[in-house]
Amino acid sequence: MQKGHIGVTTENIFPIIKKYLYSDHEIFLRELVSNAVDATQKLKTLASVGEFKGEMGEAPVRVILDEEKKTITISDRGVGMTSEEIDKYINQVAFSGANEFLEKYKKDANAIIGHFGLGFYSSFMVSEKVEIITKSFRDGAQAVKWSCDGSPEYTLEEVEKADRGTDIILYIDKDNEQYATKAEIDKLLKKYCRFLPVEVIFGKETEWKDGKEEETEKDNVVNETKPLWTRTPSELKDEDYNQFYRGLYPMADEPLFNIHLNVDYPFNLTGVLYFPKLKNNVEVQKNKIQLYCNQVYVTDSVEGIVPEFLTLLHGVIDSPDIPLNVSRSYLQSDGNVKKISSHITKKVADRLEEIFKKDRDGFEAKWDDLKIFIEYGMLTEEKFYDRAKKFTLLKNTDGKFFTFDEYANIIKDNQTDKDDQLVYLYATDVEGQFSFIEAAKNKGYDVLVLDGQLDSHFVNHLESKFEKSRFVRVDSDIAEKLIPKADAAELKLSAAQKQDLTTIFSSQVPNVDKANFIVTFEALEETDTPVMITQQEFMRRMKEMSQLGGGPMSFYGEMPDSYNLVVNGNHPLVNRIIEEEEQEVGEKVASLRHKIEGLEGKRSELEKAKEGKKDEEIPQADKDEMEDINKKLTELNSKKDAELSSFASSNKLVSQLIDLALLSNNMLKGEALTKFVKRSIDLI
Ligand SMILES: Nc1ncnc2c1ncn2[C@@H]1O[C@H](COP(=O)(O)OP(=O)(O)OP(=O)(O)O)[C@@H](O)[C@H]1O
Repeated sequence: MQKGHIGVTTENIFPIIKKYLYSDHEIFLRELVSNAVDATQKLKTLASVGEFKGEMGEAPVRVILDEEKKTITISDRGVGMTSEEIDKYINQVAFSGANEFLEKYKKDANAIIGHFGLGFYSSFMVSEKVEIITKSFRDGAQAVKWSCDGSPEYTLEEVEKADRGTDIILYIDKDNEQYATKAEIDKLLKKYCRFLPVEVIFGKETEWKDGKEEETEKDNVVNETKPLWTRTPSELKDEDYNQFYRGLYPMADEPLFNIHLNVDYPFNLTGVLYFPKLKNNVEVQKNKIQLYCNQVYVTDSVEGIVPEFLTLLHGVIDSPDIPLNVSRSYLQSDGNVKKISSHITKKVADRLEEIFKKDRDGFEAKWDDLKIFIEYGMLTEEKFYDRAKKFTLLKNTDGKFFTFDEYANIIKDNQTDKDDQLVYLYATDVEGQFSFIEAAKNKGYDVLVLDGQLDSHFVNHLESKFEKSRFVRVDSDIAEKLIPKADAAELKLSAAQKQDLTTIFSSQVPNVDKANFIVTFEALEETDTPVMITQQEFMRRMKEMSQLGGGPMSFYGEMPDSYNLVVNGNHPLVNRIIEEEEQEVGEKVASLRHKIEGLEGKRSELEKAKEGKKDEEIPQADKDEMEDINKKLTELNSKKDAELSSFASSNKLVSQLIDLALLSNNMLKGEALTKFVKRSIDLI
């Protein structure tokens, strides 16, 4: 028997392995099973080139658990090793990896918490002793047994072994006994070995018999050796893709689309990505993309490898070229990884374009679900925007879909304003903004539906991309002014009438959601709505974005909503209110106004006299008079306001017009709604 000292320069690697790879203990099984798979595949390759002439036979990898002895054996019928090879690959070479590991560890402790490929030696994370019993495939090879108890000493001796291949026997230590259970091994094999290219067998299949689960004679194969992404797309049907998806994410709905990736230049990458059907909230995104390296599961945190927006997708990416055994920060700065990321972006865009061209109806049917991915992509990836602008759709309130170009063409004649800007009208709530949509349509305008989670950001983004264009929400102004075409017609109200109507209306607006209402006047047609409510586009958008994103915009989120109560000064009903006002309180108001105007005249004379003078130069008498006038003015004004508002509160027309405006804006709620109902009943 040969005894030796493993070639480690540092006293003892094992305590370090145990301590620092703590969080990743479970990867030992992945490492050993994939070594066994590699050894088997190597032999298959040798057989195919004629270097191995013996029988290949069945060569599955077996994982065998002895729960009593607390051992796990990983057994293969691959190339095996001679004692020289053990020396070279296990005693020496493996530790060049370990040395590298130590180097890294000295520099950056984080670099090792992650997946650092310790390969075979990761077995010591969970074992007090490890044995290798192996026999090379070469004719006449002598089987050997290597044994090591976690100290740098090992033994190597000749043994009898009937078959070629390698058995790795782990004597699981006390702290890690949970790994020596069937359930745990089942779990780990399912997680890491599910798609390995060589059959992996663990125990026997079971079946239900007489209400009990019983073992059958049949080997339990834990993996699918030819997973879908390794197969040729042309031989696969939609159902195959869907079935594979269900296997990966049993709880998810059917996906919308899949994208089969197959790249061999400038790097190797295969995989299948799915656009999932999202349930309302993007946050609830539990199913992640899984990353594989030659069919060995590595991780499901793919940030930095796939473009950010694609982390919303599901599926599998497999690449031997992604340096997996390094830390995340390294990955993110790696040039190869960046290339992969931009390549995936391109592929995804190409595939979407292809589907769009081939089956536009199908694409449109899925648009509502798909749109969030595409918008997110366009918002976050310039390159994706450039590709996606060809097939991104805009939907109008009639449920019709248009590409950007198609839509611009359709609206350009009727929706270009006097400054030659193209105005895109949109609604965020088709029901709630119904009356505005109707009003816009009556003017021959088209209205888009932009009611998605990201749409307020998206609208801003499009505005910055589209030339000479702006987006205007359909309720941000009266239809006549949504797209200003020529200078507005004149208003037939006098200044005094406007003043009185302002008081009349603002005194009657109920308190809705603490909103501010500012009364404004428009000269519209007699047939247009007498009173309506609009909200300024800019303010509203800022508020919406602050709710979504926070940041510098959050200031807007704090502000109360501010609306315009737009009074159509040319409407007969509005004129009727003026007539009734003049009849009922006209004299009183006129005489108050007369007094007010007189005092205001006086005040402005005094102010003129004050001009250019310092405070001490102004005679005290003037100051006193000014104070007196101001006091009187306040009194008279509030008298006038009181007259007008008492008129307004007894005038049914005023409250009805306000109610109707609130109602068509979906703003009648709570107490205001109850009052409205009562008043309507009174009318009947
Ligand atoms: N089951 C096995 N059969 C034959 N040779 C093996 C087996 N397991 C390990 N080896 C040999 O030992 C070497 C070292 O294995 P180890 O797992 O430490 O590193 P690796 O597989 O080369 O790289 P990685 O760090 O990616 O796992 C392998 O390259 C292989 O030559």
